[in-house]
Amino acid sequence: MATPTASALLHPSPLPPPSLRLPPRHVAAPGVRRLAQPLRAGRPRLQAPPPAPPAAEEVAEQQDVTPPLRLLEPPQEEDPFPPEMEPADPDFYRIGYARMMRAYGIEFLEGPDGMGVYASRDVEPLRRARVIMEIPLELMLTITQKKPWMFFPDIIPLGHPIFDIIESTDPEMDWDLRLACLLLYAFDIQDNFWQLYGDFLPGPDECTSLLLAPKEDLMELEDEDLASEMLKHQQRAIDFWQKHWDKAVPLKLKRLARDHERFLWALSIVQSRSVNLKMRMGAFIQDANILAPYADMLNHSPNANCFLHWRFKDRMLEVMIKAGHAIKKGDEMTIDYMSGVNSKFMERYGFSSPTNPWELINFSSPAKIHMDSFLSVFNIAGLHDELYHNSALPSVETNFVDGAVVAAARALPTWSDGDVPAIPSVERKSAQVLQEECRQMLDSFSTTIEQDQQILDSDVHISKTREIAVKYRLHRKMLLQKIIESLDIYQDRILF
Ligand SMILES: C[S@@+](CC[C@H](N)C(=O)[O-])C[C@H]1O[C@@H](n2cnc3c(N)ncnc32)[C@H](O)[C@@H]1O
Repeated sequence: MATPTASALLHPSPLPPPSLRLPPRHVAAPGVRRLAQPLRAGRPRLQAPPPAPPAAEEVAEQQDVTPPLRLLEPPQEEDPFPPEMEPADPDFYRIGYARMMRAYGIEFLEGPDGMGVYASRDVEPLRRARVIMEIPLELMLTITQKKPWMFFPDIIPLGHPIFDIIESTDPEMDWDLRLACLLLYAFDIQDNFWQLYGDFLPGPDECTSLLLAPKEDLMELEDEDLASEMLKHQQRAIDFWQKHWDKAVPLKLKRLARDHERFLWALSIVQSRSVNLKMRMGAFIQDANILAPYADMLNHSPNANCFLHWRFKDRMLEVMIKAGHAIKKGDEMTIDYMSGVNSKFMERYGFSSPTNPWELINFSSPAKIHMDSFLSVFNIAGLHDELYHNSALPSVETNFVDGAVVAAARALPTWSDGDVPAIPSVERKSAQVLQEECRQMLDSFSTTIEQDQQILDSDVHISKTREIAVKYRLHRKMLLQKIIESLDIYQDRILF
């Protein structure tokens, strides 16, 4: 008889056991991520994994959305992906398909931002959202945010010390520590899906999280606040590990995280890959932190073409293409992780972007430019917090306006006074003062844009965390440079 689990006693689980399991293979020892072998010379296409998936129409009948794309791709002639992108090992699909995960019209490829999800066919823009992935609840690791806390699947046996450790945490503040404990426990259970999936997660050397960064790499950020924030996060994780593991503990607990590095790695995985979702289960609506395999391979974009949706009736997490979005074969499928400044992305996910529309620069000079004039030069509209670029209107310079110009519109000090127009000479002066402040900020860095680029291009053995730290300061400088250029264009356009 199966061991009763602690959560089952607290909250009788309404879930049936997973219906299909693969035979045990090995215990996950994340470290080297598995990609298809050999590396592509004529990339192998997505192979037909067992068992046969349901017909697209059958799936459509179960849900009120447009039928999903065909499950398996016919062999294609031209390859829309650059040769440096590598396909995932066929086992990556197989272990999920055997457990009812479904993917439609997409491929998982190792690209410039690690593994990502890419369209394997064109999709016409549709009036309704279209499903590209379905992930059953049984495959996800889930912990609710509020008490009484619950977790799914119900895997922890009553009396296991990890239960008490999770129980000792604060559900709202310590969601990441809790999920990391559950993940480490899942890795340790014979036959658990996460033992197999662990092979496809980034190992400690590939993970971009700053939780894994040595102090020297944090110094490369040239952002004292972010560096000291990350040192605090690291210390919190080490303290937690020391409190629960660094003493005489039963082997069944010890082996989950023999050293604090293992715990820090699990925490990095949780922080950078989990999502927060409202899940409806029976009468309950739960605010849950979840690790959803396969969906956790979606990279971020502020202009994401996909979103996540909880399908209540059969407890599936769906990844859907947004209504009205045209997709071309080879396009990356993305979701929007959050709207935040680069330092927030670095804190949680370990990446930044030179075109993050939410990035902020704090100007100290009293100079201001006329808000509406600046916005109209670049076809930017919307309320101040939700500025967006209207690319349908003829633009100043092809491709010049991107997220960085939207960020400039939000960050630059502006004035607005009813219908009072801007006076060109005053505007020009203000723009020049602001440009000068940008130059001073650029000068305050210890390296230039070119030197950073040189470091990234020349050091092939650079560690992941050093690379992202150098990119972070580079992205800041690229934004400052772009603001200077935007103000040049602004002066040209407003004055003549
Ligand atoms: C949810 S995972 C996505 C899958 C991931 N690329 C992988 O290789 O497993 C989040 C991680 O992907 C990377 N990532 C996601 N979006 C990115 C972006 N827009 N730019 C750079 N890296 C990104 C970061 O390393 C981040 O921590």
